[in-house]
Amino acid sequence: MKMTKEQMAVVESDAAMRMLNCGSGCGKTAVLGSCALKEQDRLGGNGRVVVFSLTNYAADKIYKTIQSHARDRELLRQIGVRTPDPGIECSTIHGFCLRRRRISKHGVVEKDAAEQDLLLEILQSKGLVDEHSMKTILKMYRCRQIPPAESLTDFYDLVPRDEVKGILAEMNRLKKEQGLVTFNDILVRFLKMLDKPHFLKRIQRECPVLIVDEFQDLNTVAWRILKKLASTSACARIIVAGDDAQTAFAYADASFKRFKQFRQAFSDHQEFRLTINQRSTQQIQDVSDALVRQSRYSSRKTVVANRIGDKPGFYCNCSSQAIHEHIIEEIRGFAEDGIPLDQMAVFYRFNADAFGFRRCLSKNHIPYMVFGDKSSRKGPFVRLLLAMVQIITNDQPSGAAWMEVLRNVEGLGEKQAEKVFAWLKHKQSNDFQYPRQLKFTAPLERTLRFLHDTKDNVGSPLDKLFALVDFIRSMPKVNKTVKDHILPTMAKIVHDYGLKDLPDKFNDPSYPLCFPPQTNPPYPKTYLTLSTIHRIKGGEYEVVFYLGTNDETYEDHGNFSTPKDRELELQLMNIAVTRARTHLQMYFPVDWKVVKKGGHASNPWTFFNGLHKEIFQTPEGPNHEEEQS
Ligand SMILES: Nc1ncnc2c1ncn2[C@@H]1O[C@H](COP(=O)(O)OP(=O)(O)OP(=O)(O)O)[C@@H](O)[C@H]1O
Repeated sequence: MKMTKEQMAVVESDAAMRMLNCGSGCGKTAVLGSCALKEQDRLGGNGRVVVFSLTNYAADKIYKTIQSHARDRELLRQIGVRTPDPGIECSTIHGFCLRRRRISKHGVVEKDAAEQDLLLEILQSKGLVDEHSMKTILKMYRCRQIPPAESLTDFYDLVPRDEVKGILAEMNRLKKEQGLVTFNDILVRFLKMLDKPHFLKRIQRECPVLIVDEFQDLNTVAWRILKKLASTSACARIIVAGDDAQTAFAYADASFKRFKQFRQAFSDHQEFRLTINQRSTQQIQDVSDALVRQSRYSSRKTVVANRIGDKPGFYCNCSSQAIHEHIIEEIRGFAEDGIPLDQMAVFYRFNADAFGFRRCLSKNHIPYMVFGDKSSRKGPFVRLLLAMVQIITNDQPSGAAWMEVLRNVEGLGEKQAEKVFAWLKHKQSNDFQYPRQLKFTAPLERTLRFLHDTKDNVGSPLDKLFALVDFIRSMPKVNKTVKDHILPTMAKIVHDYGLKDLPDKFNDPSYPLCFPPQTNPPYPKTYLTLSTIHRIKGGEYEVVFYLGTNDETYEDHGNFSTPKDRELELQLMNIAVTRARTHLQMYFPVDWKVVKKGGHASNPWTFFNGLHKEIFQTPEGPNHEEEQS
């Protein structure tokens, strides 16, 4: 890769504080990757460059970028790095904090939603709010994922003001008592630790250069951590890059305001613009521009693409069925033109929007992978292990997890497994009794006794895990190689990462003890990608289909009820559009009615009102007619 002039300006700059707020596809990650190598080279052995981001996906993306830049001799010559040091730390901000300070005694971190149950308990015990307010509070709390101290101030309308302090104190007491540590706690506690001068100094010495990708996604606490790390240090260098038109995690306290905060916090910073879209064609850029122009929060950016292509397709008057068939036909057409299946992706707003389409793909024998869906990507063995882990670690494991385990028991057919599950669900007492409706068989007895014992035995989760592993080993359905790997692999991962992180490690192909390659992979080598927009943020594909969405789902989520919600939808659509390199097709089914709420039509196609002819081609698609008003 050869850096452009504007990209080189960022890499070569001497400014300690650098900020990029640019449109998508302009090469922000590429520039940060080069900056990381250059800065590490400059540091020599005096400290490490640290790169972090909010999500694992973003951290992985920049890690891969650095690795590929470190192998690109031409690029290294251009940026003036002789011996690249690709061992730069790239992780999520949570990983960054955890690596520097142990936050949880047991090495177990709970999802932020765990606090919700505590909040419910406290509100109920205090009898402070009525049923309706309670539901609203919990919904807000779940959506925001921000620490209670800050989120509760939003509840002043619902909770008596003078009670908020008491609720917080009670919350902290219960958390301490139960040893509950959430992801938010990691950041909050780390920020608190930075108040100690010796700790702050140590981190500043160890990490004199901090690089942040997807800067707009940082929540308030993460931003404060970054600011603090730059304070009182003469040699701190910070480089941030992001796009305020891609604030997809606004519900989790991400904000376009981060750029303004950066300007205010570091008045001597240098700001850069990248104006050439290196990813998409000009026609796709035009669609993105049309969206960003309507944004109330994002700043205007002039971006031009250095490639031209066909106008994107727009279908807004077709039935869902016709859309599915049309996409399948198009996929086949692109494949015939030589575009591999893994360079095509179908995006949607909610998982539920794709169920029908998935059935259609299966019917047409088109292999696909649901991005981020662990169970669809992994073979039966990993699905079984994940189910086991869930049963052991979770007080209320899902029915699907139970069914996964039961289905694997020798001698237990699907029907019997369902009956065992029904019995487990309704089992009231702790006394071990066989469900009467089941035919008594030896494997059944073994299963039931085992389930009963595992559930009630007091033992460490690890003991339970080993017990379950032994049990699974005795099942003939599990293949032999796999059997021999279960125990050592699980033990090693649990030892390294703790039980709660186990599921994530299955997805990490670089983890050395990943499972042996399966001789018959469950999926072919190339497959179509299906994904929600949130998950695919940062990715890119040659061909992108946008599957539209369902008004009722929008209604349920209140997605268009306030201007802020509408803005989020606008930005999400911008993210979906800008993932496409060459071909983009957008579909909005007509069988979903347009609902007016808060003065706005709730169908997202209204974002393009009046722009169809200009920026799209509206080809003879399935049932295509003029757009309905
Ligand atoms: N100078 C360049 N020459 C050729 N290709 C480039 C150059 N800079 C970036 N690219 C390519 O352009 C694409 C987009 O780059 P990158 O992912 O870094 O953009 P981004 O600004 O981070 O995008 P987004 O914000 O949408 O995630 C990548 O495929 C990257 O390899």
